[in-house]
Amino acid sequence: MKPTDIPTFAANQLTLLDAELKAELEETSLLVSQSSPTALQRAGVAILNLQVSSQRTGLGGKTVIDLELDPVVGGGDIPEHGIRTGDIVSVQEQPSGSAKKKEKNELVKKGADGVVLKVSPGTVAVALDKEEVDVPGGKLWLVKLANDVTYKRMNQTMVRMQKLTDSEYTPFMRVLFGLGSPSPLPADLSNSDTGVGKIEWIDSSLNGSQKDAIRFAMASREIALIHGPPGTGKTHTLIELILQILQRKLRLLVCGPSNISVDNIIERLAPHKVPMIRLGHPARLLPSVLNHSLDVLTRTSDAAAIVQDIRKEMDQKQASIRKTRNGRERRAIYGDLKELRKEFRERERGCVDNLVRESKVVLATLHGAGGFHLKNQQFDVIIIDEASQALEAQCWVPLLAASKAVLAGDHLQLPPTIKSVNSKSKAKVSTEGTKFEDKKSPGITLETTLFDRLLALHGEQIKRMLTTQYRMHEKIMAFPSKELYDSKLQAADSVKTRLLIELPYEVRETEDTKEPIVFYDTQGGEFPEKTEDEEVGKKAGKGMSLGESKSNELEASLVKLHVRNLVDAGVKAEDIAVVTPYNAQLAILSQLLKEQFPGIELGSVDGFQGREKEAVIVSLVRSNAEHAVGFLGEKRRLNVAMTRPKRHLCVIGDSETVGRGNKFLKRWMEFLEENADLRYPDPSDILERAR
Ligand SMILES: Nc1ncnc2c1ncn2[C@@H]1O[C@H](COP(=O)(O)OP(=O)(O)OP(=O)(O)O)[C@@H](O)[C@H]1O
Repeated sequence: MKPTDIPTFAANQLTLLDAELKAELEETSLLVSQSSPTALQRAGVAILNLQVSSQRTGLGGKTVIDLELDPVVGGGDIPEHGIRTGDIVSVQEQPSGSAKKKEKNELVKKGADGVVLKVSPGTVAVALDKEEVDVPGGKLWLVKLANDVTYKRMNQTMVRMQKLTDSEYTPFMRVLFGLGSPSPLPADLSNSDTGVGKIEWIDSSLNGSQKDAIRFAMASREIALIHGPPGTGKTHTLIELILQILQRKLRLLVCGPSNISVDNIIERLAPHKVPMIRLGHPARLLPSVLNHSLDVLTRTSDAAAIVQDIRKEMDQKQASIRKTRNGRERRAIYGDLKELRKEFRERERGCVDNLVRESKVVLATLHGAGGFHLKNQQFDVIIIDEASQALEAQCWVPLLAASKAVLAGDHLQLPPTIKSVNSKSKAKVSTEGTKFEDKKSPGITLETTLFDRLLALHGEQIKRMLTTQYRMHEKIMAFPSKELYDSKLQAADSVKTRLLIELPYEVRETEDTKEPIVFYDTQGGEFPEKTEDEEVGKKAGKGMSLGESKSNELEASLVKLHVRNLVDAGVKAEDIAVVTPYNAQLAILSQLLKEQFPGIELGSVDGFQGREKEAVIVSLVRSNAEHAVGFLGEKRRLNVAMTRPKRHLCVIGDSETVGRGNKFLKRWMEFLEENADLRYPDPSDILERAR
């Protein structure tokens, strides 16, 4: 075990994060600065011809404006757009159609930035960031901006970490960087003197590996990893762990990389009547979770009344601004508003502090945990769900103040998506636990998650794996289990033999519906791949550049034929998903399938992580004489693709190309040849039949 030098680590992360932010900003600002508003609207990232229909005081004393279509252009519903709740946008005066590029760029800097609160067919509500904003009058447009909040929090955290001196390192940090070892645990964790003692399980359905993982997580002093392969009940296990920790009167912070990962836990904790608080912008929370949100609690709890009075007064002032066009009067009202806001914030902060201090469980996204609400707050345990999907710097936002952490995840599925080339792994850190080589050049990239790094540092002793999976037919599970999970996965009795014909509605028995795995082997060079440029995106109505991507039209037709067969046998389109690693293929599939099978779900493999469906068709696309497989070669991506289905997996691909990609792919092709219902499709009339 080689320790990692903390300042070097932090400096390295800062460089990598900087490159990543640049790459992300470039992507958006290139689009914004080089395109006209009309082109941006077509790309789904802008809405034109808007006006303010109302203005009020929202959360945190912020100004909220409702935007609707200008009656001059006919009013009514806003045309189709890609602006969603939670997006960061800028509201600006709309340049006239003839505005030159330079003027347009200047406009990008003007206007008011904010977060989209609500999107309905006729309006978009935006909570503005700055307090003293004079919302531009006249015709407005709204454009989506890149979100750099997450980066700011990560940067602040890494800068703090870089400045810490040796004496300031907590025992927890020491263990996480290999400067100390995890405290040893007794062999028998149920021993009440040295372990956690006897546990009264709240959920009686927990299986052995889940109970072991909970015992282990409770007993460990600094760090515990709960490794949850697909469908093994990782969240299920965390819920019990949270309840057990609470019974022991400890205080908990629960985080995840995305809002959905956090909300998922709240929804499952709610039936247990746990008093909890969710931090975060209400615009980004699931409606079912809002009752626990700090913002709502500051309005509904007893302590909130005192904040309400002032909110009313601010609303009245806001309304009067809109009534006057006289500059002096407006300035005077803004002056009053400024004072009121100060008062509002003070009262609100007092109310918030009390609420947070009194709650035993606080939930937030990783970067959300870096806000002022949690300053100086202490927690006994920090739990991070989906930790293998989070950047390490993101994890340190809450962890810098931690004394013990439990991380749940699966490092054998895909890590977080990285845009900057330099930050991508050249696979120096094996996902199966190779040691780092050198502390000066630790080989840590942005893709190396904390989960990966800790496994490489401390090995299996800090981890427990969940081994019973509740999703896949045992045949579907067999290959990933053998290849990636040391053959340790077992299919629960309730799922291990289930097929499409046993769905709870009528499905006819056909050669497809009685098979757990079907493989269409397109070998022979008659299903060639094609390199696509952005044109495909345009055809699919997205108008966005896809860059260079691959597609395979004949394979797409084969997908359609298979979907049709399943649907004809009675399988509902809603129970079928098609996944493919390539965006260009996704665009073709969308054109081919969406209209005829509206309920079907199409997605990239990366986007489908965490999801499941009764039947999943995987289109592998690659078929070329060079046997190039591109990013199909990433086994974590294939693992995600092949572990989404419950009852039926259909793989479409060229075994000659794919099988020569690497050893893992070769073994997968061999496995399919031996275990799947193997078919060699005839390319001659496929296009015709798929019409
Ligand atoms: N001990 C158990 N007994 C019966 N069913 C279980 C058990 N544990 C988990 N499940 C079921 O398995 C499914 C997956 O559970 P959960 O959503 O917690 O998994 P997960 O591991 O978090 O998911 P993912 O695979 O997306 O990471 C759920 O339907 C859950 O009810």
